[in-house]
Amino acid sequence: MTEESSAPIAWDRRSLARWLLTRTRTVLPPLGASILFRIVGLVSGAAIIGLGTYAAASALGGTLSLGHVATLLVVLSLIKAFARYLEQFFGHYVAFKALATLRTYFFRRLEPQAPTATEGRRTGDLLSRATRDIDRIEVFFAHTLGPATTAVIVPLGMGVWLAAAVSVGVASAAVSCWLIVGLIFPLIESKRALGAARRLRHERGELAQHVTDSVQGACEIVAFGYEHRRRAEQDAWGERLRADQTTLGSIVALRRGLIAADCAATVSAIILVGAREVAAGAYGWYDLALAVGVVLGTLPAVTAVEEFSADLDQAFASAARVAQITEARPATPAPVRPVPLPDAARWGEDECPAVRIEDVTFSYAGGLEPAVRGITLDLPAGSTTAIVGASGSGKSTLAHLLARFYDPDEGRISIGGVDVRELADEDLRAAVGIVGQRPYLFNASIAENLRVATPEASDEHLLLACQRAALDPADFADGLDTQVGELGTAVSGGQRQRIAIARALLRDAPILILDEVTSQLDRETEAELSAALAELQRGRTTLIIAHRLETVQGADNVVVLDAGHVVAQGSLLDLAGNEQFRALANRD
Ligand SMILES: Nc1ncnc2c1ncn2[C@@H]1O[C@H](COP(=O)(O)OP(=O)(O)OP(=O)(O)O)[C@@H](O)[C@H]1O
Repeated sequence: MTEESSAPIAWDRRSLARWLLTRTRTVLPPLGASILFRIVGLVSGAAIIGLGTYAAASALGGTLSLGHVATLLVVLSLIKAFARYLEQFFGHYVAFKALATLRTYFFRRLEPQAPTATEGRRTGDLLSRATRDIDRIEVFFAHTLGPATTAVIVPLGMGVWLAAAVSVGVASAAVSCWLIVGLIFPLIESKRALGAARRLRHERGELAQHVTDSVQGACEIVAFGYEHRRRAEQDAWGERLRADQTTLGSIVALRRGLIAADCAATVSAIILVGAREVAAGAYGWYDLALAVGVVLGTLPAVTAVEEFSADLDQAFASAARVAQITEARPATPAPVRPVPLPDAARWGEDECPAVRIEDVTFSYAGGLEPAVRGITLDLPAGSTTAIVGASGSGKSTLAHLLARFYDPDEGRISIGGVDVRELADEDLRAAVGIVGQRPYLFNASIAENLRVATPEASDEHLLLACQRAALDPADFADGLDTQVGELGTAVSGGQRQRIAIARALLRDAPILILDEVTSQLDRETEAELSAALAELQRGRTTLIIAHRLETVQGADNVVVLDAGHVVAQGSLLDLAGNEQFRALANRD
C-alpha cells in the first residue's frame, strides 16, 4: 500500500486561500495580533480626522474645549503610531515566516521525487516558481488577510457608532459609500484582471526559462549566430508581459478613479443629509463635521480592498503555480507502512537474489511503446550483471526502475526479497548507489562534494576513499579544498568520475548501478579508471549499463536488450553466437 496524494484540486481563489492557510497554520496567532493592531490603528486614524474636523467646527459651538481636542489628538496619534508599528511588525513576521515555511515545503515535496519531479519541467520555470512565485505570495499574508478582515470589522463598527452618535441617515450614507468602495469597485473587471494576472505569472516563468536557456546555451548561440532569433523570442515574451501589465494597470486605474469619485460623492451626500438634520435641530454642525471626518478617516479601511485585490490576483496566480508542483501526485508514492530492509549480509539466503526483477513493463508518460517490457532478471548478491543493447533499447530505464525513479506499470522489483515500493525512501537510497555518465558536482570544494554521500565523514575517510578511487588530492592546487566550479567545470572528465566513484565508496551502498560511467571518456582515461571501478564493485551487487563491451569483461551475467525486451543473456562466452550481441561487438 502506498500513500496517494489528494485528488487533483481545481485551484480557485477559495481553495488556494484554504491551501495557503493549511500549509502555514503556525502563523495564525501572530496574524491575529497583526489584525488586532490594524483595527486599533484604523480606528485611531478615523478618530484623529474626526476630531480634527470637529475641532475646526467647534468654533460653531462644540462641547469639547480645544485644549481637550489637542490632548486627545496627541494621545490618538501615539496610539495610531504604536498600533501601526505592531501591525506592520506582526504582518511581516507572518509573511516571511509563511514564505519560509512554503519554501521548505516546496523542496520537501519536490526533492524526494527527483529526478521524476523535475523531468518535463524546465529549470528556469521551476526556479521562478520556487523563488519569485513564493515571494509573490507575501501579498496574501502581509497585505490581504489583515486588510480584508478589517475592511469588514472597522466600517461595521463605525457605521453602528455613527447611527448611535449622529444619525441613522448619516450612517446609511456612509455605509453605502463604504460598500460600493469595498465590495463593488474591486469586482470591476475582476475576471479579466485574474486572467491577466495568471498570464503574467506564466509569462514571467517563461521569460525566466528563456533567459536560463540563453545563459546555459550562450556558446551555441554565438557559434551558430542564433542571437537575433533568441532576442526576438525574448522580446515577444517581453511584449506579452507588457500587454498584460497594461491590462492590469488600466483596470486598477479605472477602479481607483471611481473610488476617488465615490469618496467625493459620499462627502456631498453626508453633508446634504446632515445639513437637513442640523437645520431641523437634531444635532449641531460640529457633530456633522465629526461624522464627515470619521467617514473620511474610515475610507482607508475600505480602499485597501481595491489596493490588495489587484496584487492578490497575482499572489493567487503564483500560489496556483506553486501548488501545481507541491500537490502533484508523486510518481513514486511513499509506502504507508514501510517494510524494513533485511540486512544486506542476509541477501541471498533462501535462494532469494539481492535483486529480483519480475515481468516488469514500463512506459513513459506519452510514450508510444513501452520502454521495457516483460523483463525478468535476477541479480545474485555480490554478482555483476551487465546490460547491453543498442541506444534506446531500455538499459537506463531498467536501472532507473531499480532505483525507483519510476514504478513499473506491471511486474515488481524487489531488493532482499522486499518490493521496492514497500521500502522507506531512506532505506532504498541507502541500498542503491548510482554513478552515471556525468555525475553532478556542486559548485563547492571536492571535500564538500564527497561529503554529499556522508556528511559526517572525517578527513581521513575522505582521503581513504580518494585513494581507493585513484583520486590524488595532490593533483589539485588546494587538495580536497579545491573548488570544482559551476557544474564541475574546473575538473577534468576523468577527475569528475573519480570524485563520483569516491563518493559512491563513501556511500557504501550494497547495490551499485554504473550507468555508462566511462562513455564520455577517452579510452586511455577509461583504462585508468578500471582499477577504481573494480575497487568500487568489490563485494557489491552491481548492475553495469554499457555501450562498450570492454566495460563488461568481468561481468558474471550479460543481458542483451532490444526494444525493451531481453533477447539473450549469459556469460560473454555464451553470447558469442548471439546476433544482437555480435552486432554490438562489431560496432564496438
Ligand atoms: N524521460 C523519458 N521520457 C520519455 N521517454 C523516454 C525517457 N527516457 C527514455 N525514454 C525513451 O525510452 C526508451 C528507452 O530509453 P533508455 O534511455 O532507457 O534507452 P538506453 O538503452 O539507455 O539508451 P542510451 O544507450 O542511448 O542511453 C527510448 O525510446 C527513449 O526515447
